[in-house]
Amino acid sequence: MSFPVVVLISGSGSNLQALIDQSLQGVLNIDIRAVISNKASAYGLQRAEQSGIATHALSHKDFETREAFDQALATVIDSYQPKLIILAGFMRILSEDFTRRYEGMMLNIHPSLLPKFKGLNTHQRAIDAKESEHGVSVHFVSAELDAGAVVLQASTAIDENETAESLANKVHTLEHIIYPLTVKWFSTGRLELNSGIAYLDGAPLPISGVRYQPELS
Ligand SMILES: Nc1nc2c(c(=O)[nH]1)N[C@@H](CN(C=O)c1ccc(C(=O)N[C@@H](CCC(=O)O)C(=O)O)cc1)CN2
Ligand SMILES: NCC(=O)N[C@@H]1O[C@H](COP(=O)([O-])[O-])[C@@H](O)[C@H]1O
Repeated sequence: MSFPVVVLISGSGSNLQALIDQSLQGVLNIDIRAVISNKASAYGLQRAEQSGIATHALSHKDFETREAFDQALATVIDSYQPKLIILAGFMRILSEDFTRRYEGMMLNIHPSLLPKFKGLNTHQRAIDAKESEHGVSVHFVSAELDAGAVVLQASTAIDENETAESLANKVHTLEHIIYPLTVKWFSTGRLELNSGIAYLDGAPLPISGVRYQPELS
């Protein structure tokens, strides 16, 4: 029995593609029931359609308030009865009611080593801050932005003459490894959130989660 999920996107959908590919390869036993985007132009919607996955474009611009958009989004999500909601480049801040509704069953991937560089434009900010390393974090979603329990992080060096584009490419490669792994942990019952703390195989994770190593499975 495969594990029902819904994926929320706003853009290219390369993380969605990694999940689709690993599902098709049998690495991930998930059923991606729908892909929902707040931007109709998101290429990720085409990726989903090419894989026969249901898609919805729900523009936040069509709603008076953030809460009204979130309520409409929740109605679409609930129609698929997912056990996990995966934010994969979803670029809308979600309301407190929405995050509480799905607490413990909603993951996000953020392009920084949280708690560093919450928010946007993380690659350039890390370069400007002369960081020696940068990376990506998968975390449970909480009402406070990019502050939910971190599950898994992966890092890369920031080289001399690094640009935001070159760094983003390195981070994307890491994302396509750690997001499917995190989804596998959740879909097989190894990962859960309890009172704001992430647990893997029953053990509480450190504040920065697990640091990815190739032998991790
Ligand atoms: N309540 C929460 N909502 C969201 C979280 C979260 O942790 N808690 N994670 C984000 C994802 N994200 C970074 O990982 C993020 C997405 C969007 C923004 C943002 O400033 N959005 C603006 C619009 C920006 C745009 O449209 O380009 C906004 O919503 O007004 C910051 C961080 C997903 N939501
Ligand atoms: N704050 C959220 C955020 O910036 N998320 C980032 O959006 C990109 C989506 O790429 P994709 O559409 O190719 O998966 C990813 O790099 C992800 O970390």
